[in-house]
Amino acid sequence: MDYLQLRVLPLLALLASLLYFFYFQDSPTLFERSDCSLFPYNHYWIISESIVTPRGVISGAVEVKEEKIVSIVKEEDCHGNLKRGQIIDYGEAVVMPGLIDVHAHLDDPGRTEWEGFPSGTRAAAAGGITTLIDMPLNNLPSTVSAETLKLKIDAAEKNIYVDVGFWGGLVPENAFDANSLEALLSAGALGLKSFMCPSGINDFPMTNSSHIKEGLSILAKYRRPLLVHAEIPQDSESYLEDGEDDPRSYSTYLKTRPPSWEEAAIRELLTVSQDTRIGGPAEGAHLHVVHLSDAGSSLQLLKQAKSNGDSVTVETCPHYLAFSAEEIKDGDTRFKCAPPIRDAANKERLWTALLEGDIDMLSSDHSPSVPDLKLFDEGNFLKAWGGISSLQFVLPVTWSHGRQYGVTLEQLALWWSERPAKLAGQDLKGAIAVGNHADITVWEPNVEFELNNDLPVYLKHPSISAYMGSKLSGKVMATFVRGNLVYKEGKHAPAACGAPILAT
Ligand SMILES: NC(=O)NC(NC(N)=O)C(=O)[O-]
Ligand SMILES: [Zn+2]
Ligand SMILES: [Zn+2]
Repeated sequence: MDYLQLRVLPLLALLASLLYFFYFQDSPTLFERSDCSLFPYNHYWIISESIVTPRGVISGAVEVKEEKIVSIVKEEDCHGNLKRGQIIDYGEAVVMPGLIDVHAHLDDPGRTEWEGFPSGTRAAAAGGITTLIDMPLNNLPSTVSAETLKLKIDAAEKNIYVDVGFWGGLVPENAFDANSLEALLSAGALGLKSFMCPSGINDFPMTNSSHIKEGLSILAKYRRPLLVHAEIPQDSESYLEDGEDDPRSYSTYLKTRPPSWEEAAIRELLTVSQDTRIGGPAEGAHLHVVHLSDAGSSLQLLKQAKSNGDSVTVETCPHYLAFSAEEIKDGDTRFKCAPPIRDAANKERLWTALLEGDIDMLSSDHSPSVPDLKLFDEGNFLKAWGGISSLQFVLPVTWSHGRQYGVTLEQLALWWSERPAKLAGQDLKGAIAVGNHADITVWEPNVEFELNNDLPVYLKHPSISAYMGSKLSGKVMATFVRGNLVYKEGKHAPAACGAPILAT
């Protein structure tokens, strides 16, 4: 060994240990964390000129430590103070609270050929969704008891890339069985969901207002909500004339599920929602109408209930805001859903209701199936399986269409994060605020892209999505779940480190 080597080796060793110290000092759990996150630090700053907070959009930085947001600093107050830590500078891209989708069907366990937790939550992460609440039906068996909820929790373990909570089912079988409902709620269901029309799923029969009344009285004790699919069939056969209506035409399907179905259900619901008023027998419970499509009488009735003091909210979905019945091509059963997509005038009224605050929030109602059930060859709207597949696209869809109506970033955060968090009882989620989970999505509002086969779509069956073929603006760059960078520009973290969310 010559003189030079003797001098250089210790120097190199010193350099290596210094590098090690500076690189790893912030991340003692680097090795486990590196599988959960594409950015292996547990203390860092996210910088952007457009950070959406409950106090407005600011230019500045969000400090993330472990799972939480520990500080938020405006640019003018930074003074170069951030140099000490790791920094991710997103420039002009929007930094927004991650979306919380309170209505998704991931069909796990039992019908994973339809979707499943791995593909569904990867699609969610790629779409900026950091939490989703899974519906109790389309999985097999349906989630209607503590035992069946346990099956869901087991199926989710190590298979979810975002946080996932679970609604339980309110069905005739458990509605009058307080012990069974209480066991389901004690096991962690965030609330209950029921149908006022056939759900299409054998082990998820429909409920009437007596079942719903019972359900609300139990939910009151737990202060959790009941979500209702509000349609009551009104003698549908009479809408179609023998041989006159082409089942390949969307207008035929539309005739079979008129707005009067939604109206009848909501009218019925209002007879029990009054129980949720302060001082009422179900005070503490809450009634949430899912996927409202009718912007007419149904909406007026809901407004009335709210003004009477009933604890009621309502969601609509991007497909009712993006599409209109007139545009749906013959045989294109990708667009079949219930309640149906109505005409363009109704769509306009839904936007008005959303902007004026009469619709409280948005959800995907991502409800896929296998392509075979969509009967694409036949194109029969009356026979095809219903449900829109959308999970990965809801943010760009809402933004692309909402822009024309002057939708703001704050409104997006309200409809997609803040209010859904409240519905699901998630106090630490739904806003970029100190102390909250670092659930964040970063996206570029002005970047346009086409939903074609070149785009990585993580849904199990991209071909059944009604959005394929459309052009959207608003591209998701990165998604953080409790501080883990779970998705970045077409890449997911290797491990599925989303957490199951159980009510306590
Ligand atoms: N069984 C279902 O998934 N139903 C869903 N289907 C839709 N929306 O077409 C729903 O939420 O009602
Ligand atoms: Zn429904
Ligand atoms: Zn649904």
